[in-house]
Amino acid sequence: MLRAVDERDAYANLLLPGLLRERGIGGRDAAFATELAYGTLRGLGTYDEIIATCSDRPLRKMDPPLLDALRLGAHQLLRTRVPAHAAVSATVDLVRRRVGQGPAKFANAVLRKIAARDLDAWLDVLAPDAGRDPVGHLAVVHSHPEWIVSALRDAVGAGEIDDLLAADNARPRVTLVARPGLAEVDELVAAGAEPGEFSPYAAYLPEGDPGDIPAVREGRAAVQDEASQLVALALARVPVEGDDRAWLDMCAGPGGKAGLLGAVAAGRGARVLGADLQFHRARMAGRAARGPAIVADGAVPAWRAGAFDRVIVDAPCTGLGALRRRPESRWRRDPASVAELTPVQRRLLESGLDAVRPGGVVAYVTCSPHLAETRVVVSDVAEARGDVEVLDAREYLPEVTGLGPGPYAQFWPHRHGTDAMFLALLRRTAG
Ligand SMILES: C[S@@+](CC[C@H](N)C(=O)[O-])C[C@H]1O[C@@H](n2cnc3c(N)ncnc32)[C@H](O)[C@@H]1O
Repeated sequence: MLRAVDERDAYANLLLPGLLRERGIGGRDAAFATELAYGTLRGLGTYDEIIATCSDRPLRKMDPPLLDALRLGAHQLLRTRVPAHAAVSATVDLVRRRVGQGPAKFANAVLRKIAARDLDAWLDVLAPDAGRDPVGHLAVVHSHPEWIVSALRDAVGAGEIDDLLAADNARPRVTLVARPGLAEVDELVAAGAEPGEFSPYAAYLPEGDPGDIPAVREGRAAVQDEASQLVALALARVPVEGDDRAWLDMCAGPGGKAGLLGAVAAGRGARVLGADLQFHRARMAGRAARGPAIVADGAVPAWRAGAFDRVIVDAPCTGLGALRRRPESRWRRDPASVAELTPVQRRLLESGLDAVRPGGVVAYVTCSPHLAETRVVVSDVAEARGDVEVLDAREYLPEVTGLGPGPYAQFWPHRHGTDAMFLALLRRTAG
């Protein structure tokens, strides 16, 4: 998996389940393999610093499979309970088989040096001084690129950045949604889940494969982060006068929020139209929402202006709020991705406001807390138009505290155990 992520930009969370199945790895072995793979990818920034110190060769001159094996070995030595001799010999064997005899000797020497200290001792030696270079310090200690540390610190504040970065490195719990009218939380609890803390439709699955649960297999329930559930529910909770039957999910694929909104809408005699730029994503959204879905560029509307009563714009974003789930993504993005995405986000929000009738509501959502993708987009667009009332999104999430200063709602992994989803609720006024 490490090689696939490096060589062909594979997504770990999409690739790993197939690899485990193909090799017949299940149960505790699968959990261990997942922890090794994800942990190595998350910790890569820290491990590379340590490997560089223990090697007389610069990392960029190392054969990539050898470097990946060293990272995997470093992870076992520094963050797992695998005995040091086993971590070293398993890694050296791997290098011997996959890379060669000479590199195996080299790996043996590097790993023995790494094993000479525990992680805290290495961090004491290698991390820049926290007083002089706080961002550099956090970047090495929590294995995040410096630009992400800075962006997240701007969003969460200096007081909580340490906890947030630590939460990004913890394994996220598996959360299920019981789609209302189709499944009950009780049904998921009977299958081994525990009721969720915030969303009335959420349940946590402490172990086991969600695909083994009949309601999930049948699409009546699904895997969905609790904050994703709540931002969709908040949109459905805002009172709207008059007609309330036409809802639009403008960036619907693969259908997580559309699935929940579709179920809520069905209970009220309303319908959700799903739209996505990509065909297969639109199709998945239609299936999840049990309703119509079209392939469309949300910024070039395929619908009449003012045609909808509720619109959700779950905009494409950097995903900096979901780093727990996509262990490799922090190393793939760079600040240029923010600059590329924000104009698209603005256009989509503009278009969402055009698509909703006066009196209707738009939810603008990102799974990134980056200020440029969240507050700045919303306030720029709202200020430039004369027909937008910014609602206090927190009022529609009364079961959750700690959502920030408002009027937006910002979830956090370290506070809520969810992804760092951002929600703005905007009512279109007569203008
Ligand atoms: C954050 S994801 C949406 C996740 C989805 N709402 C869910 O809950 O499962 C963003 C989606 O926007 C789609 N997208 C990107 N640009 C778009 C555009 N201009 N118009 C419509 N969809 C777009 C992407 O294909 C992607 O599926």
